[in-house]
Amino acid sequence: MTATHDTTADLISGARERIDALDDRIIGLVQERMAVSAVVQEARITSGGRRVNLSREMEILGRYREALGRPGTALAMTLLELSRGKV
Ligand SMILES: O=C(O)C(=O)C[C@]1(C(=O)O)C=C[C@@H](O)C=C1
Repeated sequence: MTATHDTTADLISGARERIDALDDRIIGLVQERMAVSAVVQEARITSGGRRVNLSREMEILGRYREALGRPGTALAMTLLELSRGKV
């Protein structure tokens, strides 16, 4: 392998290590979000409410769409499904 190839391979493997570390953090944050969401849902259900609060979900979808565009909406829908199950 030439020096250029070594540099490219090193760059890619270094960047992939960073991606793996970021993905670990993202997964941890998603799990933390699920746990916090469960606290809110349980409190609402215990006090006679419903698991789902659609107006709050609309706020969340809007926030992700504003920050990330259309795929942000899909991401928020996945996060909501992970947090409260399928509706
Ligand atoms: O914010 C709430 O009221 C929640 O119950 C949390 C949460 C969420 O995971 O963001 C989950 C279910 C609701 O439908 C809306 C939002």
